[in-house]
Amino acid sequence: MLLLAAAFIVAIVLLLYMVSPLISPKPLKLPGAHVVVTGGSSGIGKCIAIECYKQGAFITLIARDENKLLQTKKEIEKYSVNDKQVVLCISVDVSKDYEQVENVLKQAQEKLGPVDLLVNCAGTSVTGKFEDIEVNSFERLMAVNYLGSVYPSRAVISTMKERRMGRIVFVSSQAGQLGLFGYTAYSPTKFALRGLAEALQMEVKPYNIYITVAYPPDTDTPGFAEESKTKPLETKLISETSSVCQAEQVARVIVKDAIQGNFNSFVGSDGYMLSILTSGMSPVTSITEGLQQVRLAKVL
Ligand SMILES: NC(=O)C1=CN([C@@H]2O[C@H](COP(=O)(O)OP(=O)(O)OC[C@H]3O[C@@H](n4cnc5c(N)ncnc54)[C@H](OP(=O)(O)O)[C@@H]3O)[C@@H](O)[C@H]2O)C=CC1
Ligand SMILES: CCCCCCCCCCCCCCCC(=O)[C@@H](N)CO
Repeated sequence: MLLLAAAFIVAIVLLLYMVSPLISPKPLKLPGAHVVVTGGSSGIGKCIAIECYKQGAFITLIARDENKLLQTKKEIEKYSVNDKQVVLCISVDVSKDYEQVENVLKQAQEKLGPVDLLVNCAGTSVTGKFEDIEVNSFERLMAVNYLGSVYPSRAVISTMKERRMGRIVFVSSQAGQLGLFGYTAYSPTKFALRGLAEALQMEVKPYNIYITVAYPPDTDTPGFAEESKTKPLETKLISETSSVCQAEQVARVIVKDAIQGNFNSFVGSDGYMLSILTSGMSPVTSITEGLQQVRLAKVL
């Protein structure tokens, strides 16, 4: 009897494994692809751009500061793998005016072709106790981190649907998986990205478009250094329970997950545990991911 039950379970698992390639998307081919990275002039975004460029992609960098953009362009171009590759720089604030964002993306697409992968990485943070954070920071962070991801995505989605292909990445944060002391202005903006991503994924999956939400831990970047200057002690102590990552490592993971079309993207063992603990009803991209959530959620 026991043997029969065991055989039954093995058969089910084998069956699930057999059908799993049917539900996971075909990997995106980066050579020759047009990749747009907002926040591509610094930190994680810059490393994502470099990673894609090394794999043969054409890059559009979007950020505000033109000098930083040009400097980054030069840095990226050192990694070219063929002489056709282009790095295009666009200076625009992704959070202010939708029309403007739509326009610059139209220009970029005229030059480098339709966007195959959009990485929404532009973002910023403010930490402090709720009562100490300036009231206008709440609005500013929501504008940059949330609307600044809505606008570029909204501007490319119709073409992606027409072409029946495309990938969009939203760079959330571990602070978008759980609320933490000091992050009352920042965390909600990163939670919002997950809501957007889940809803959008449901809409665009029939069009072969795949969404990835990345939840990086603290990562050694200019933005992180800036944040650390005013971070409350409590926040520092809590954050130290999770390690500080290198931007190159985080970027590699995000690019890999975007290529594979994985919905959840996390780094390291605490990233793994957090993703299981906070999986909720967000889409799974493989049978194993679903099984692991069911098996491990209670234990963790
Ligand atoms: N570093 C970390 O510890 C973690 C970071 N993240 C998230 O990853 C993303 C990147 O972080 P990180 O690399 O540290 O950031 P950086 O501060 O190093 O870089 C931010 C980038 O975004 C651009 N940017 C900022 N605001 C705007 C805007 N309004 N319009 C257009 N571009 C803008 C900046 O250029 P410019 O100022 O010239 O516009 C820059 O290129 C952020 O969304 C952040 O929240 C998530 C988890 C951990
Ligand atoms: C069982 C699971 C245990 C896991 C423990 C996890 C503890 C959480 C630490 C979270 C650190 C905060 C990251 C915010 C990063 C960020 O977005 C800013 N640095 C942006 O600049």
